[in-house]
Amino acid sequence: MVDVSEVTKTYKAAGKNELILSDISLQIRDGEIVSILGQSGCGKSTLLHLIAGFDTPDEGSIIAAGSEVLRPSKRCVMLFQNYGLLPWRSVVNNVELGLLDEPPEERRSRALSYLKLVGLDDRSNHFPHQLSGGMQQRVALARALAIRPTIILMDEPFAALDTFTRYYLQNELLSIHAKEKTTIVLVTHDVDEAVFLSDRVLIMSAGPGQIHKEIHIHSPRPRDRGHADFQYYRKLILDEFRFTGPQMSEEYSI
Ligand SMILES: Nc1ncnc2c1ncn2[C@@H]1O[C@H](COP(=O)(O)OP(=O)(O)OP(=O)(O)O)[C@@H](O)[C@H]1O
Repeated sequence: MVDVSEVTKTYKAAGKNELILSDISLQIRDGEIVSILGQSGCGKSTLLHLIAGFDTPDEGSIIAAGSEVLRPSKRCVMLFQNYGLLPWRSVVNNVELGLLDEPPEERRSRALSYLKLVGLDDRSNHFPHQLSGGMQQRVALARALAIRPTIILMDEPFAALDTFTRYYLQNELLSIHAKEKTTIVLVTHDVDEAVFLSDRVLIMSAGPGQIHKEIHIHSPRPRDRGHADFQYYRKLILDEFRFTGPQMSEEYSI
């Protein structure tokens, strides 16, 4: 579903070229949930933006949903941490934003059905400021799903939310994924979130960004955060960042 092949990306800042991503290759299968973890500044968002078509690689190629990524496409949509809702449009009008090519009746009924899917059909006429942060992110999720993309890219989608709202939305995302089977690629700083959601976790190293390790999460769903399996994968990932284990004196920020 996603095939990133030998991708390199350099950015110019303060008159200097900086190699951000070097020789990144990865494949993501149809319906998979894959998380990308890595320390701050290692290039996770850059990689996601390239897959979304917001920018192009210097070298290498990216194929998503069957065609080469040269520009943004409705088959591959991005969900941001700050929801990206338009404050002057009602909830249902925000969800309809991605459906402007559809006839008005189809637009409205599809928007309402995805609002129902995220449990917000009773708030369709509210405005974003009348909703909690968790609800606003659910509206953003409904808007992304209503487009019926093949791939959803998520850049720290739940990072701005409190712990319990985050847990709630992670559960909700998995139940929606079980119905819709959309391929999900998620950038996160939250190791628990990565273990809870993912089929596979890709750990990036920095300077320049590269895929350092791939960890398959084999636990069946629903996953219990207190179960030994969960702790096993959590430790496996944290060990990669040296938060646990013998090299604790090294300071890492993820
Ligand atoms: N448009 C740009 N122009 C110049 N440099 C950029 C641009 N976008 C990103 N960078 C640089 O690329 C590097 C990687 O940034 P990126 O946002 O991809 O990292 P990240 O791993 O997502 O970080 P974080 O976890 O803090 O969000 C950083 O050094 C950043 O300053």
